[in-house]
Amino acid sequence: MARIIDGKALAAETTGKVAHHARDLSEKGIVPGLAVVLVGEDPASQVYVGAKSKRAKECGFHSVQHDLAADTPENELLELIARLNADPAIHGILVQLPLPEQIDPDRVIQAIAPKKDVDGFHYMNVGMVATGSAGRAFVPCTPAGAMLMIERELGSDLSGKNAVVIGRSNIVGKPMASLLLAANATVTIAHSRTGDLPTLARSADILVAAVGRPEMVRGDWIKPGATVIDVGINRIDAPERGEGKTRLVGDVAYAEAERVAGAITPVPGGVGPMTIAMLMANTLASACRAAGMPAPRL
Ligand SMILES: Nc1nc2c(c(=O)[nH]1)N[C@@H](CN(C=O)c1ccc(C(=O)N[C@@H](CCC(=O)O)C(=O)O)cc1)CN2
Repeated sequence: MARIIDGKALAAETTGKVAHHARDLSEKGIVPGLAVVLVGEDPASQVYVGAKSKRAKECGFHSVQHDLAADTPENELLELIARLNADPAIHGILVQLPLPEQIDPDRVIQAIAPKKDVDGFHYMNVGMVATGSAGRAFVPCTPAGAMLMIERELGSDLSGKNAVVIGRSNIVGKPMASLLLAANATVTIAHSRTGDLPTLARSADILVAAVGRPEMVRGDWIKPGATVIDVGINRIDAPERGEGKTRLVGDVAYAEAERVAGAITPVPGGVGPMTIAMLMANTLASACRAAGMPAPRL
């Protein structure tokens, strides 16, 4: 049976280290500040934003949350971002996605000052990660968390390892591939138009699934002993739990995969919790950089 890579435990450890460094910083008069912005009432987004604000307070950060109505015009959101860009008490700005349809997410993301873009979605940060300068950039939180899990499992030099990333999103698939490449893995990005995905997946020593399709990756797609990182969070019907009940599953058929893989992340409790932990790490790094200090290695 595969080792389970416990995202909850690693997230708690990482957040603990962030809180420790934040205490040291506050003794120097620097308090990391995080502003999270939610537009609308999407229930999942409300939960994630609430968790981010709460975790920031637990880390000892200055934490502010802006809840805007679902019909907020784009220019109002852009004005808020301009105010947060200019606020010296704020080191990190995050606008929760998805946004309502009257707002262009790209225009909003590009309006955030790159040095406060703790989500790592601004072109400047995307470019630095893509060119192998992740140390100076903000790495998007989900791939950063997945990478920390891989590092813990396999070490930081992935020379000789084949990595297959299934999914080519800007937020997960592409940055994940850049990070694996920077760690010397041989990387292939697969997607919906890839031919014979099971055979390609079976070549992977490291298999990252980020497609958003429940349990698409089956046990016989996995190379024995591979490290499997499941980024998918899919809510599916669970009639066995009662009428109208649902449950969360990843992009990997976990019960099949854990019999073949060497190590695997569960869903829930895998990559998901790491997303918020890495947001705290990015906010701490931003406060350190603003004070002319190097970001601590966590
Ligand atoms: N501005 C951003 N928007 C979104 C991001 C992001 O990184 N920045 N990512 C996702 C949502 N997300 C954080 O925002 C997120 C998703 C899931 C989890 C998590 O811990 N999931 C749990 C299960 C939670 C549940 O029961 O539903 C798990 O996997 O164990 C944390 C954060 C989209 N938007």
